[in-house]
Amino acid sequence: MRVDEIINPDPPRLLLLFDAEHEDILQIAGDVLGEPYVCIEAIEDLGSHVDACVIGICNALLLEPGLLREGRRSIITTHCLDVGDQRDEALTEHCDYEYLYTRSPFLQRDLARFLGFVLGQIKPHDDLKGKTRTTLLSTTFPDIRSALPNLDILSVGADSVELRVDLLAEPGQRNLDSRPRVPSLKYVGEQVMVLRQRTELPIIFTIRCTNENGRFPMDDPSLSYHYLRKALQWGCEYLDVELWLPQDVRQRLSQVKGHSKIISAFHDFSGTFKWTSEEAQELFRQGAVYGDVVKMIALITKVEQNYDLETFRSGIQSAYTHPPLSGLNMGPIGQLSRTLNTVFTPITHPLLPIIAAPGQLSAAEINERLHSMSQLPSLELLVMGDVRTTGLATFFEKCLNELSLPHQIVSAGRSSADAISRMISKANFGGAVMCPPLPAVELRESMSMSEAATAIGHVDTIVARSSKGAAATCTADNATWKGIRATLTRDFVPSAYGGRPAILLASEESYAAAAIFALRSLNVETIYTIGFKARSSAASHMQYFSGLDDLKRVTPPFVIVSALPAEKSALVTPLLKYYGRNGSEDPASSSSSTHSAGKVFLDLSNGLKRPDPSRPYDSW
Ligand SMILES: O=C1C[C@@](O)(C(=O)O)C[C@@H](O)[C@@H]1O
Repeated sequence: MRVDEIINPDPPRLLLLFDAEHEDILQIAGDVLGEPYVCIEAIEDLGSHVDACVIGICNALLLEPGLLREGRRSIITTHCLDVGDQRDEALTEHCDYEYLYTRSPFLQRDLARFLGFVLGQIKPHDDLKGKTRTTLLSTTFPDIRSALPNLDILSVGADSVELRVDLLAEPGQRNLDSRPRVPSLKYVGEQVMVLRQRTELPIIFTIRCTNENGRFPMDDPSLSYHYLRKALQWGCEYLDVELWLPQDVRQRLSQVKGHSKIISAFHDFSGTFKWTSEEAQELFRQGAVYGDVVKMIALITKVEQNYDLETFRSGIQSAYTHPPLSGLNMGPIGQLSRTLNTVFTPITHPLLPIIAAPGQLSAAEINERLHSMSQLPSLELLVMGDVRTTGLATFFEKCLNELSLPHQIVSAGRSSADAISRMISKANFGGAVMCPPLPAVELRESMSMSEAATAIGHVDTIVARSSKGAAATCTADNATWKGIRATLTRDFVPSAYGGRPAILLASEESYAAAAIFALRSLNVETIYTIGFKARSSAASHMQYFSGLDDLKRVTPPFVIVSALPAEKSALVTPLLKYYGRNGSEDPASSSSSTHSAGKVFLDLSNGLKRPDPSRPYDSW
């Protein structure tokens, strides 16, 4: 990301509806957005608060829902499902979104994800478009809650999680008879909520129909529309929209899709589908009309049909730059195509109750096959530095094992530019991480440098892109700032930081450089520094604080970041006390982020901290 690639600067304009006794969701939304909110008593008062970013009103006071639209705001109805379900379909019809929540786990984090996405500030599709291969985990549980204990392990190697809504079954309806039953919207909404609370991966909402190996009925397309429209209201990142649905249904969905993306889906089970036919071309063109991704899948009986698909794929790729094609063959013979497909390849996992389609493979199986076909060479991944304390090498080993990746971890005790220069000339060099990072100047001669690494002046990652047989093309990068940004935006949407002051503590500028880059990517206003004077190119956005008097002169910051070393981390305590709000911070833990009333404190120190004698160590 470029530091000048600033998120949508327009402040949000929201109207939030809540159930009686759940007004506190308004305050949590205000915190997440970093904006003040107004609560009104009658919908007619909307016009009196045109400048307010967030306006709330209790559902019980909504006598005329038809007036909701008059405020020209995004309308989000919210329902807490902890006690007494007060969902009201008729009212939700008048809303853009429906946010379903429970108080635990992590309500603020969940709301930040939801609002960040529906406001267009978090764009998972943009991230996935940049990857060379993407996958979707096809979950097949009747109740997604059964997946939760294993969800982390199930989703290793997955870029998205597909909720097969047609395979869901409400407890009372299971095994009554073999007739397909559509799970109720109440049940499905809850399932989406539970899944979203437990995974950071984007959710694909799929109602696979009976003709295409699913259970969703086909006799009433308006029912399909209704379910898919609800998925948009629930903030699902992707909708699987089958191509057989009437054109007006697909068109209407695309008109109301907001920031969600549509995967146009076509399955052929006849066994006679021809990838070489004009029909196949036409199906792609039709899917491309409303699809951000076009998925075409056929059951095959002859191995040649895989070769035909590859010819089709490369023809489509050279004729159209958009949308990407996810093309697969089903059945055991089609597994070759599941290996070669690179866009949203469906994957299964041994811990899933059933496979979602004939011939589906796990991520590990796909990697093994790619390796045996010489499409995935064994690489050496260099981990430099104190790998035992950081646990990095062990973590990488576990991921490699879980995904059956053929790579080797090579550990080196110390980060050194010489060792890197030796490694990068090898044809099997797969990249490196170093902890602590190396000064960028030491690597500038040997490889290209990302904008972040140049600005921060430190390299902690080397990205290697291999080009068959030859030595890989390497780019020196800095990933630390991404981690800082991700932590800062876990409980707050990115725009919450925009135009707000920040305080940054460090004993020298170089230790704070990644945090400066992250804060600037969030468009913070001035960064006040304590402990160092900025001299880098970012200095024009920074001001040095020499004492308490300086603090008194400026608006309280939205965020304080401490890049002090662990043994000095207690030095931040007086500052936190000065801004003296409630909150708690465990000085013995490693990096942590706490917040109170919309303010954030991020401690980047690593390792055991010296406790402050004046405990309790209260954050602000
Ligand atoms: O469309 C697809 C692909 C799929 O049918 C497969 O063949 O793996 C599995 C489905 O769950 C998914 O929606």
